[in-house]
Amino acid sequence: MTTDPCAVRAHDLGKTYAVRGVKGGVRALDGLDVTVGRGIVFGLLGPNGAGKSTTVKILTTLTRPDRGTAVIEGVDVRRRPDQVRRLIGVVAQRSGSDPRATARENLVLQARLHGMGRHSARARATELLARFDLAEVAGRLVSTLSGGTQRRLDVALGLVHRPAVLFLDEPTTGLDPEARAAMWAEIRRLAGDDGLTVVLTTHYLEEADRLAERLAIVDHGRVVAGGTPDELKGELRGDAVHLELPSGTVPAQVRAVLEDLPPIREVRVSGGGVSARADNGAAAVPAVLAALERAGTPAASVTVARPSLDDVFLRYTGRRYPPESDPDTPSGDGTPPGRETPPGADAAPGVQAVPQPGPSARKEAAR
Ligand SMILES: Nc1ncnc2c1ncn2[C@@H]1O[C@H](COP(=O)(O)OP(=O)(O)OP(=O)(O)O)[C@@H](O)[C@H]1O
Repeated sequence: MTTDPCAVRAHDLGKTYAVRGVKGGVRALDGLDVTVGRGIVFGLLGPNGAGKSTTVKILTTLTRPDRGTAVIEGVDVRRRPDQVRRLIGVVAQRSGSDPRATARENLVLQARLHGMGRHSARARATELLARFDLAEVAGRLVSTLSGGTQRRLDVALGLVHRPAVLFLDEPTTGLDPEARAAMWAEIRRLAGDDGLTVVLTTHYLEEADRLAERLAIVDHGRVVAGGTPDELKGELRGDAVHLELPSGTVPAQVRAVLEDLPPIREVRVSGGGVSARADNGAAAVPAVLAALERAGTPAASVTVARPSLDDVFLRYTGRRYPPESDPDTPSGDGTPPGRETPPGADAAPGVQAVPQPGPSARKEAAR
């Protein structure tokens, strides 16, 4: 254990993937800095392709950065990857459980792979089955469990060896709202009750807002904003005012009209509409509507809202947060077009993302 109050420190991480047909490759990280205090849920938030998974792969020793440094609990990921692997648990985007084995068998096998004896492995599995409300389904094949239950098992698998830092990559993608809320409660409990440091990547704004004590917004391979969700939103003085425009209206004309109105500031064209800020949004609306009527460019609708993380993203990147992709569609799984190597294919020598032994090895280990 280190005297460093931070569980994770990464400085100036850079990573470019070599991709056939793309000159110079695809730059995934471009000077990313991140610091995570111990015992909190920390969110890495960003749209698809922002660089979140690459950051996690570096921090979990599955790939090497081209430049920069990263330490987990004071241990350098490049110099001491074996030591780092004992300190961390990883729940990847795709489940690491074996669908043809039961929940209990998966846990026992994982414990055995971490070097526990048969008795300890069985005891740890029983403990985790109870802890994650999985005791009732312990004897069922994973393939027969609901998505939310499988995800809870994935988290339990990541905790078998009692890591200090748990990495959760998009833990609720594909879950229905009820299962998502249950997973949020579970994650909060891990940091709150168990004192674990949880590093969570997500492209859901709401998830980051509700769950993360602190977060970093990642875009184009860099952190563009960081702090608690309230701090980030609090930096945006006043209300967000958003105008939807009828088809045919030129947003730049509307922007010009708004820029001349004293209560309105930070006017931006975004997503076919126009967004701005005002100290008192509701009070500013009549003046906005009247000015647009006079200019012959009426709005289709005006909404006033307290600042959201979407507004924070807009402020730091100059564009709206992209709409959430459907995790069930093939293009929404984060696989980039033109990707030449599967995730983890460039892993550091000796690193296995998920061990996949055959059925006999599984049964033997689970015995
Ligand atoms: N193995 C790879 N080969 C080539 N390019 C890759 C590879 N992995 C990631 N990339 C590219 O690097 C960039 C960052 O990807 P990364 O997966 O880190 O982003 P992300 O924020 O995790 O996205 P998502 O939310 O979709 O998982 C993207 O442009 C992606 O296309």
